[in-house]
Amino acid sequence: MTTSQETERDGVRAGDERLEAFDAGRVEAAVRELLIGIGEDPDREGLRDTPARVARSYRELFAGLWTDPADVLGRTFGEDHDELVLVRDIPLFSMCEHHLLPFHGVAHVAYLPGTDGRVTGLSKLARLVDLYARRPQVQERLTTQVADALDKTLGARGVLVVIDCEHQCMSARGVRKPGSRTTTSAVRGILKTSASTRAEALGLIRH
Ligand SMILES: Nc1nc2c(ncn2[C@@H]2O[C@H](COP(=O)(O)OP(=O)(O)OP(=O)(O)O)[C@@H](O)[C@H]2O)c(=O)[nH]1
Ligand SMILES: [Zn+2]
Repeated sequence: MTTSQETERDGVRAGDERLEAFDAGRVEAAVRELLIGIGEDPDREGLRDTPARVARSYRELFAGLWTDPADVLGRTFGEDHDELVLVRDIPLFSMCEHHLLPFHGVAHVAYLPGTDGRVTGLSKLARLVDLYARRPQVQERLTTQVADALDKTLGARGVLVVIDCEHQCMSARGVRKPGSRTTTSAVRGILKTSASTRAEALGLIRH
């Protein structure tokens, strides 16, 4: 019998064919080339293990590519609560797909349970954010994907996702505006059609 630790790593089940998509050797070779390309010596002591370190790090940072939202939202339980559920200030780390530089900040995820009277575990909302954050991303798509998963996979009656991040591609390079933040939102179902329900959710997020 296998333990859950053996069968699951970074949310990806061993034996899952989606795991095969990650080619560590190829990532290592590319990082070695990259180091040569910037004029470095990949064989000097400090850089010798860097390609393997980056491959391990990318394996973790992009683990969301091999995970399905149904894996996260599959387990629900009956609860007599048909009103708003909000998890605020979920820290998130993602990678901008344009520059492969991090963006990080917080996500606020609110939903109204579906008519079947079932809710998901609170941690699953944070896991869902991680699942989509751990991919090459843009913030708008990340926000949309989290909202759509709750709308379609969980069958929520209403969804509101607000994400607020600082992008290192805007801080460390390029336009160089550290401290500037980007806010995106996605609204579905009742939270879209009912201004008062949406105002209640936004008020709780601001609280
Ligand atoms: N809409 C959106 N844009 C993003 C996101 N992350 C990075 N960007 C932007 O993607 C754009 C890429 O612009 P390009 O002109 O192709 O690349 P660039 O020459 O490196 O652009 P600069 O960053 O302006 O130097 C930049 O304006 C980034 O600020 C994101 O999550 N959403
Ligand atoms: Zn970027």
